[in-house]
Amino acid sequence: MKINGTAFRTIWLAKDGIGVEIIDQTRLPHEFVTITLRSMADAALAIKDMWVRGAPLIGATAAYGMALAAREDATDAGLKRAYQLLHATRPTAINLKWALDEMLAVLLPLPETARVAAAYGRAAAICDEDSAQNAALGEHGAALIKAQHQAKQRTINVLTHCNAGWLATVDWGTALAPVYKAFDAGIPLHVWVDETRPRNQGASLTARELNWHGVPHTVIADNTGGHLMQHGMVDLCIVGTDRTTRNGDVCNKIGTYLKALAAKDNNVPFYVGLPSPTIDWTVADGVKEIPIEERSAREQTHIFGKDADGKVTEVQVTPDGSPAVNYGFDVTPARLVTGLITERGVCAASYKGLRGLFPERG
Ligand SMILES: CSC[C@H]1O[C@H](OP(=O)(O)O)[C@H](O)[C@@H]1O
Repeated sequence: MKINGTAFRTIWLAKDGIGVEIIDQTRLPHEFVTITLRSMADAALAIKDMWVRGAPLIGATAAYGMALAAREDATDAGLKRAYQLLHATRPTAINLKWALDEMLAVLLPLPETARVAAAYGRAAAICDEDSAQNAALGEHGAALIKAQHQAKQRTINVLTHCNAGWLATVDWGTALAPVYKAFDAGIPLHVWVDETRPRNQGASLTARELNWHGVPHTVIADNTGGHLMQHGMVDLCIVGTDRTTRNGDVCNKIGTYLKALAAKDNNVPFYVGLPSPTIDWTVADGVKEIPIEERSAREQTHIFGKDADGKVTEVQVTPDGSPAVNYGFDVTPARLVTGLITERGVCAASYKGLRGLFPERG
């Protein structure tokens, strides 16, 4: 995507062909800072501390983490150790394991002398594949927005949760790819942006993206969506996912399930955008089987913002001594999902639906 006319991806090879450049997303929306990852440990820290986040981008960063690891120790044992360390960074997004499995599948059969070049090659391909998949799902999702516009002949209001835009992927995004494609095609639309407590990725990342692209949007408190749906102010919801099961259960940022319940109660279509590496074919029941990351309570009790002098500071929003808990994700059962928007088209949130688009899987 473009930032003020300059094309950007969220991750790219440094000029020396060794380091890996990323945007430090913990500094957005007020500061644009890039970091060069120079070791496997750098890549692991970038994922764990959420300098990069979003399921596909986590996978892409882990892939390059394996390339950096191969430079450090290209033996089987070295690569397997790197796999374990990178895999341990965050538990929920399946793209992490998918990418690491992809890298080992390419590297282990090769002689050690060939592994570094092959690792950088596969990591770059994973990035290109993600961008292409998201662009394709964007077209399929844009058709849904266009159909709403043809039927209603007015601005279409889309509600989204957290950040599932290009900052969550290598490029284009998942939930926001249809928004960008429809907007660029001239469809009048507006986006309700859930701020998405506690890390506020909606307020700080989705709003930042839409601002850069010129897409009309309004930032709302997470608890506002149901009211908007009751009053006919939401035409469809499109969210992302960190892991979707073979039966169509959708794991996504905490609060997604509540949005889906409100959508069901108000007959608002609820779609999920995902490239196929986000499908976990090994899991049937998302509520029972998907590990939900629990992050630091400090993310709940403190918040970052820009003060009157433009200085970014952290402030405490709870009393000293008040405990807090910070579950990162929840699972929306397939019965609440209208459809899954993938690079191969839109399908029902079901095993039959997914197998129809991906007959070679499952
Ligand atoms: C396209 S994946 C987007 C997905 O990832 C986010 O989680 P996090 O920022 O913690 O990595 C959120 O669940 C988004 O919907």
